[in-house]
Amino acid sequence: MSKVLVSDPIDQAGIDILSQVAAVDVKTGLKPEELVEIIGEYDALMIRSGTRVTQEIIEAGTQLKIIGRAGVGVDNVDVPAATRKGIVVVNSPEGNTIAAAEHALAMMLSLSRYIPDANASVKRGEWDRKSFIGAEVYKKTLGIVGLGKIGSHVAAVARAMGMKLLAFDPFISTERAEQIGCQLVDLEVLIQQADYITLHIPKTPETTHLINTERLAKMKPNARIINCARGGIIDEEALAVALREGKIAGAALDVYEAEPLGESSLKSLGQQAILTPHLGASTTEAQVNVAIDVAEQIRDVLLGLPARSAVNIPGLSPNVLEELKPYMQLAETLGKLVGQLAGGRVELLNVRLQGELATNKSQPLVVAALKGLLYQALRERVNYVNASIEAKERGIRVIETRDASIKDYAGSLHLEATGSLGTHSVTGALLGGGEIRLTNLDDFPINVPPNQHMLFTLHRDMPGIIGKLGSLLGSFNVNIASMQVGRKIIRGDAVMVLSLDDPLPDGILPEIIKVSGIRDAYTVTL
Ligand SMILES: NC(=O)c1ccc[n+]([C@@H]2O[C@H](COP(=O)([O-])OP(=O)(O)OC[C@H]3O[C@@H](n4cnc5c(N)ncnc54)[C@H](O)[C@@H]3O)[C@@H](O)[C@H]2O)c1
Ligand SMILES: O=C(O)[C@H](O)COP(=O)(O)O
Repeated sequence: MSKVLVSDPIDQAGIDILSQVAAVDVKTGLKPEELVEIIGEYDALMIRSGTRVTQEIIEAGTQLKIIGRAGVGVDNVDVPAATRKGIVVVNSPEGNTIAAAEHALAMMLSLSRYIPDANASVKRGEWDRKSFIGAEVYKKTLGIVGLGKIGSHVAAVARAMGMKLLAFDPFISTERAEQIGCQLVDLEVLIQQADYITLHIPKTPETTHLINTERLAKMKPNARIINCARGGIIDEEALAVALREGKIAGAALDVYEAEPLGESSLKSLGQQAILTPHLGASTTEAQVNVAIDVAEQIRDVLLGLPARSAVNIPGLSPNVLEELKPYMQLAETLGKLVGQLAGGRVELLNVRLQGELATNKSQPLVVAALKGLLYQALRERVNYVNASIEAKERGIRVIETRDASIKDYAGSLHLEATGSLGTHSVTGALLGGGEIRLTNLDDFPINVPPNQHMLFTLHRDMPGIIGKLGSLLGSFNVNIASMQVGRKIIRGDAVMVLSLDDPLPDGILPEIIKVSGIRDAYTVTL
């Protein structure tokens, strides 16, 4: 059974899903060296922002297949190191969007009305109504930096509160910004005109210290800034100075350059600063969402299926993925089969996407076919993340074609591989119930389900040959589960496809080829 380590607190709903397919250990608060020591036992690691998954941890995770981040930001994971090792990294891009947006809005209103300090004063026994004269957000200008999922929701709510919206996001169109009710402007214009600035961007080399001494100096003296995105986008030291000197009116931070926040001049500031301990995603609803979203992906990957929100493989929208999921298994099975028929060193793989699969959306099926093809060489080390890189490094040329006119089945896949045993081809489709059928082998029509142990022969269609082969297998104690002959003409060339209950013992293939009429024989393990 697979093993999953959960190293940050996640909702029980996620643990329940993981437990369907794996033994789950929840061990939070591990030191990095403790994690390095135990990670080798686990097939999957589920985290939030509390665990730093460094290269050292990834190297020690010799069984790791997937790292699941129950949240959005994967800046605490060394994603390139995971990709090099073929480990899928998944996240939950939307599970905590509303929670984070509402936290930013709560911060904006709290800053405006001094709610945290007013609350503390009442609890101290005071009744001070003069020290907490706030400001209204109505008709004020909100500058949103980053108009993605969270930024857009903040915009929608702020607009309803009567705010004027400016946005800076170099990656979205003016039309999209207008749809959301924002005027797209340069960062410098936003900085100078906004009464409130809220950050909703990832932390990248370009966004690190985006808000620095110079930009703080250009803000309005009544400006208030909110960072519920990532620590380090604001230079914390510069911010503390700007607040202390009254260059801006307030700041609310949920995220910090180093977490947990240690010694910091921000802590000695008064009511103009609000600090929360990375609570943006901390709602019951968001924690259930992200735990389910990521646990389902871990479960799928452990079952050999693709993940819907992998950050290090080409993204698939959930709709496309839902349509393709059954075909991924077909593509992988055909890849495994044709790879073994063609022999170890495959140089060329032709993948033809047929019928309704003949669309651009089906490209992941080519990756799945490669994964199957490389399985014999790489076993569990090959996956959807590294299959294309591994194929390229092995010099396997991949040709992808589409033919919508082939309509024997709704959608079918034809794979042809050239390797050390020559060129072989196989076609497969799905039946109504989603079962896989092999429908053609080396241009001979067949109709068989795949089986773990299979034997294929090329022979002359003539009386007695099936009996002879049956006796030979019987003498080696191999039980035949099913057998089918595919031929184009009576008494011409034909293929025999046998599903076996046991693997073929060593040394039997040369004996099979000696049977009169059999030209070649191949054994395959799926
Ligand atoms: N505090 C929390 O607990 C919490 C919770 C959820 C998300 N987050 C963080 O919030 C941030 C936003 O998340 P999201 O889900 O909205 O992401 P998103 O990917 O939907 O949106 C990010 C937006 O930033 C824009 N962007 C990228 N680089 C930029 C740059 N240099 N200047 C301006 N815009 C830029 C992108 O075009 C995109 O529109 C992320 O950093 C995420 O990690 C924090
Ligand atoms: O990127 C995120 O999803 C947020 O920062 C939430 O982090 P958390 O899961 O540690 O609360």
